[in-house]
Amino acid sequence: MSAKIQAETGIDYETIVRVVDSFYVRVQADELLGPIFTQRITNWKPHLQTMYRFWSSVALATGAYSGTPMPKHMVLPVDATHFDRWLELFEATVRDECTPEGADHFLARARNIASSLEMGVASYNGAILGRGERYYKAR
Ligand code: HEM
Repeated sequence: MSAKIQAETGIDYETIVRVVDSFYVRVQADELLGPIFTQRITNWKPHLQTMYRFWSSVALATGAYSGTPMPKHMVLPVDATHFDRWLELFEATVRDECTPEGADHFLARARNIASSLEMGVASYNGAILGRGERYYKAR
């Protein structure tokens, strides 16, 4: 399975390490997202290692990750604006680091997961989203 995806997308473990490293450099420098991460992650090495495993599970179907991202994201002070920025930075990263097929492969998965995490954040905050509806915190 992993070999087939690798052949079709050009994504291998080295690509994943490049994508993750480059993405979190951008995240840390971002005005909107940076503070949310740096207030919660003091030691980046274990986080990056978790993220290599996560993306190798999600993008290459290796089963290397066995965690539960939902409870960690539900409680974050975020809404659709943050998820859009996250996806914007992720898209720029994968377009820089991958083949077009590889970038599309990463992005399709990231968009699905982002949407499900956004739904989790919404319901944690008492909002039930309809199909295609986004979660905006009252401002
Ligand atoms: C609004 C956008 C997002 C923010 C602000 C955010 C923030 C964070 C933070 C602060 C952590 C560390 C949590 C902790 O260790 O307590 C984390 C972990 C993680 N995030 Fe996100 N995240 C976002 C979106 C996403 C998306 C879209 C994905 C997947 C496509 C994702 C995947 C993960 C994973 C896998 C972990 C590690 C969970 C574990 O410890 O097993 N995040 N995120």
